[in-house]
Amino acid sequence: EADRKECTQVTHVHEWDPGSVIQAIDHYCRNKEWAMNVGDEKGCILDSVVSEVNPATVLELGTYCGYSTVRIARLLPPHAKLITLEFNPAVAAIARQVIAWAGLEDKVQLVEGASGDFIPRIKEQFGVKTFDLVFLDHWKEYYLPDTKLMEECGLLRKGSVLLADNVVCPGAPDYLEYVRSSPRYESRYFKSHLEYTKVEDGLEKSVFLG
Ligand SMILES: CCNc1ncnc2c1ncn2[C@@H]1O[C@H](/C=C/CNC(=O)c2cc(-c3ccc(F)cc3)cc(O)c2O)[C@@H](O)[C@H]1O
Ligand SMILES: [Mg+2]
Repeated sequence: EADRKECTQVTHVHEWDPGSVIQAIDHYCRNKEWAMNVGDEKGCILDSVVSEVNPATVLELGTYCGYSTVRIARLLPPHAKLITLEFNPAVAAIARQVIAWAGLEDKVQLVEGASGDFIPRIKEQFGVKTFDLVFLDHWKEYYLPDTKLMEECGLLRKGSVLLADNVVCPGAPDYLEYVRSSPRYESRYFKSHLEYTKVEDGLEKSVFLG
């Protein structure tokens, strides 16, 4: 189980390595302008789940500026692949720069488009059979339809892990109800706080049982 050990990061800001990119974004969003990155507190839980799963294939829904993309990709084993979907081209362009600054381009495939259009095409277009880990952080009302779509497209296998951000704030009630009541998932809530605030939020980790 992903434990909640204190996640301390010592990074050297003198070079653009993933840690310094993460630190720079967190510093800016905490002190200058709030933004909807998963952030450092929930980010540590994300880190522990990624490390525990040690995935060869990862799907991220909702790249935004690439903060969580960098957090995940920096922990991936060699040859592991992260596909991240983002349908806003302006935002995708920013994410590409952030991923490049972190030096993680060769681990990340950023695809511009909507999840609903791409999920059915991932198998044949990207040669991925199933995903070991899926990070859901896009529009909250799409968590459930996209999860059902991934099931239907055979993108989940016994043991695939879904990790969903914001299950409390803004909330994804229909998704939570589904993964917590379905016999096909083993679900667990990791209590935390909304990025850069004291408001409660958390991540739901759901293991697909096949
Ligand atoms: C159409 C669904 N498919 C999609 N396919 C691909 N990309 C998608 C999709 N949806 C949205 N996106 C992209 O993902 C990003 C959207 C993320 C939505 N996230 C939130 O709304 C969110 C919102 C909050 C929040 C919390 C409290 C507040 F007071 C205000 C905001 C906190 C978070 O951590 C969040 O993740 C954007 O870049 C958008 O262009
Ligand atoms: Mg989020």
